Amino acid sequence: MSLGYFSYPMPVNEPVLSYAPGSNEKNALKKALADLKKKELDIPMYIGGKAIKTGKKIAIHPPHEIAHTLGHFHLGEEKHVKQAIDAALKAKEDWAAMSWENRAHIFLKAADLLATKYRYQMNACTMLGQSKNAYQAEIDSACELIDFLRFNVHFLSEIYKQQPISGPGMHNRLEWRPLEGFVLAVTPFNFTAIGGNLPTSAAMCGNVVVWKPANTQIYSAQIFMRILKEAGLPDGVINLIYVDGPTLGKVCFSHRDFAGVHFTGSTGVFNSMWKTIGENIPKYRTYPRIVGETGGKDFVIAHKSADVDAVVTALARGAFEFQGQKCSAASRAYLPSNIAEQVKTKLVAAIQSMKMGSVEDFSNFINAVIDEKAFNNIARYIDNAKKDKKAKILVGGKYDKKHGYFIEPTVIETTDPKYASLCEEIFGPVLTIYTYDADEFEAALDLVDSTSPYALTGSILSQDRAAVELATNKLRHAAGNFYINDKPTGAVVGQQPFGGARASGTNDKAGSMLNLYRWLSARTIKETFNPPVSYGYPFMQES
Ligand SMILES: NC(=O)c1ccc[n+]([C@@H]2O[C@H](COP(=O)([O-])OP(=O)(O)OC[C@H]3O[C@@H](n4cnc5c(N)ncnc54)[C@H](O)[C@@H]3O)[C@@H](O)[C@H]2O)c1
Ligand SMILES: N[C@@H](CCC=O)C(=O)O
Repeated sequence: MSLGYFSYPMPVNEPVLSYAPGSNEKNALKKALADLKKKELDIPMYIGGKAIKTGKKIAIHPPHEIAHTLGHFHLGEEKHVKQAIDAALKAKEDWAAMSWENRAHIFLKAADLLATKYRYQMNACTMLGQSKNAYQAEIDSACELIDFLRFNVHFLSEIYKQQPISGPGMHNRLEWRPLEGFVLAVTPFNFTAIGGNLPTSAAMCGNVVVWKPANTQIYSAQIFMRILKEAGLPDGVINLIYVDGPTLGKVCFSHRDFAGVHFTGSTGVFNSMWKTIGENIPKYRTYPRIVGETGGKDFVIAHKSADVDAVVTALARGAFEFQGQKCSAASRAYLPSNIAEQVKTKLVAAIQSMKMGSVEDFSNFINAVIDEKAFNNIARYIDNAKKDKKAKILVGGKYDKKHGYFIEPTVIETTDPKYASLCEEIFGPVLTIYTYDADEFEAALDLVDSTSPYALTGSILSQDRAAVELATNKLRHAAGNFYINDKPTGAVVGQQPFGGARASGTNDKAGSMLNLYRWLSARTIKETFNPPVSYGYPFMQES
């Protein structure tokens, strides 16, 4: 029961801590890293609030130090997917009936726990488990996840306020119901914040959720689950399971109560999910919501008027932060012939100054890529470029997996505007450069628009306003997040709602009101105060 309209104003973004030398936060984070390194965690699944251990233990190693074991997670099987769905459906009625303010406060409390008590432990888990440096972990597993929780509470409050008008003698209202059934959240390795946001955004709306993270993100996912429990999330509202993708899909996508999937990951996996769901439509109680944010082949195009240092920085940070493993990472650059040589020279120098190694040494800008499969895939693109006459390696190109999955930040230059590494998502520290005739800017924009099937992020760097306008118009559908004089990464919740279209997903803009609508199913209720008591129209009283 709610006895008032309670207010959840727009929050401010969580401040990003600097981890400067000698700072309290740096000391606290170093301690959290050391503490985690001293123990091996035994990580259960969480089904109906219970910790489930199957005994099938899978080891977790830091990608940058594969000889070290951080702990083990307990692998589940088909019966655990069924148990998770049953636990979710059992929790559904009470959760959906809970007043909004009580639901909201669980997520606001989780945000506060994350911002204070668990901040360093969470960042340390992300650093060790996903090989993210301190700054990248801070903007992901602390700030972005805290922002997702706080801003979504505000956005949902604004949605609940949206109501229709009422004519005389009646009242109309919209009830923002949760979906009928359970929501499946399937999350990627690269952002702890995305892992936390996909299940909680749906749950906040009154839904119950089965959450399956990538195996390579379980080390940080488990701590978020423990935070939610400590914040008071009732048992069964979010059920965290570790199973392989096909097993998950087999059970969830053939279940009558499957109400929607909240996915972030590769385009291929999303396409296969969509196909299976389509084939199973007659089995479901209701049409499921299918929300997926998928791959990218994100561009930077510089105009001949661009500031050289701004282009170099946009590329160095945009392409290589977190080893290029952001769906938003710059992976193709189009340089005008008048400044191309200057940009390349400065970019090579910047990259040569980047240190690579363990996350425990805070001076390392580059750490390891996530696992051996990713390492081998990225190395294949580099090897092909080494062999190919149409390409050459400008800088980097070496890789080594003896101690960890290390790949040097690499720039490929090609003379072929349709070269494979300009078209395909690599998801690693590889940037491909193509130089265009500085006087053919409009043709270069057409090339950017037509080279890859993706449309996630992109940047234009220019000091010429007409060129900015032309690029903004011609590239309207080439990116869901378009940046002017900036790198194409680093969207902030509440500031740059995030997502792309074409092969990059359904563009439901994580961290915005648009996303939350997908987890709600409105019911319109009209109440008439003085109902008519005869069926005739006034004109029928005379012939
Ligand atoms: N657009 C965005 O907002 C965004 C954000 C982050 C990552 N990404 C994309 O994610 C990808 C990298 O992440 P990843 O390597 O974890 O992606 P992935 O597609 O390999 O895995 C994503 C999730 O899907 C699961 N999965 C894999 N196969 C499955 C199957 N057959 N059925 C059901 N689930 C299955 C994985 O276990 C994981 O939990 C890149 O393509 C990147 O561009 C996109
Ligand atoms: N929101 C992040 C990207 C998330 C995808 O991996 C950014 O804007 O860089």
